[in-house]
Amino acid sequence: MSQPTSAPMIALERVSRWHGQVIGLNDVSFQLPAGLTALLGPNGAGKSTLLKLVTGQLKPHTGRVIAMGMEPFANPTLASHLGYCPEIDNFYEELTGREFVTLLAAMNGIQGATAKKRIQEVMEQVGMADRCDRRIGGYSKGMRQRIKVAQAIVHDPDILVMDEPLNGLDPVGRREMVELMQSFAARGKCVLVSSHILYEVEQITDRILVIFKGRVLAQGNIHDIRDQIDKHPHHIRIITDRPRELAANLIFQPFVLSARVDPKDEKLIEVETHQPDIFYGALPKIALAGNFQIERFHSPDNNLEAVFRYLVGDA
Ligand SMILES: Nc1ncnc2c1ncn2[C@@H]1O[C@H](COP(=O)(O)OP(=O)(O)OP(=O)(O)O)[C@@H](O)[C@H]1O
Repeated sequence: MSQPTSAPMIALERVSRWHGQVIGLNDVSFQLPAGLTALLGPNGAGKSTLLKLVTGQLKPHTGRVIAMGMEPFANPTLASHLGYCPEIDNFYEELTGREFVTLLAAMNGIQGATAKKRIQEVMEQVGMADRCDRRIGGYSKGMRQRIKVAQAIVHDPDILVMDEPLNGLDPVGRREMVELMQSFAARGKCVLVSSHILYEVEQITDRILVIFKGRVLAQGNIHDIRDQIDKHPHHIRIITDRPRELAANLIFQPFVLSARVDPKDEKLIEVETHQPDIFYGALPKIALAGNFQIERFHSPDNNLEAVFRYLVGDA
């Protein structure tokens, strides 16, 4: 998806923020124009800290945060231009979804008939029109997620910040939520969405900001960053009945760099490849043709931590 580019709507200039002794964000600088950007990083990377700084819930200890030309901390003028969908559920369980969103809309100055009309529109947008008059206490995780998004967009903000918004949604819900983010961005808004799942981010946008241990590691096009990741040899472990024969077969495949039987476990083969997608596609065919029993296979590299360690040069 190509996106509009324009003057920065969010800028961080050498921002650091500690939580007591722990560093949440460490000397971070970047600029974001309008459009949809994903903030990708493993658990504890500093995503929530960054999003709270952008939305003015935290004050930087050093450096400056600028959103739409203003500093967000304790800034009510800016608050009406910002929408925030938090990671945690912080609801009044006795209220209905509609009552909750009405309350938050009122805090942004939307009241009376305007509020009524707008809230109905928003409930339809997030797929809650038929359920928003039920008590939040009885909602599923996915319904709570949708109500969080409804309160974040009810005042049609210019900057929409969402902390792990796809958590708890089923595949249909995820698709609808991604479409909603994309349509927001297509209207010239700035949407910043955090996630710790690389393939999820690939389905949301091509523009990413990679964060790890409080630092921004990379910013740019996801395909360029994916290419860097793909240059890293990918390890796959296979448990099979005839490991020596299978390893001898695999080593002749053009997409395999190495295949060796583990000296400590004689049923285990360790494979290295630069093309894991091709490897996973070919393995069942190779097994069938050679009548190999594949008991199990997995990749120790499939977790994001390994990818991030590689990007920072620790791997
Ligand atoms: N209130 C707090 N008190 C102490 N440490 C904190 C606090 N909030 C965050 N941290 C620490 O700061 C670092 C960054 O946390 P942050 O929540 O920003 O990361 P994250 O990428 O959002 O992770 P997650 O997805 O697990 O929420 C972590 O080491 C975390 O333990």
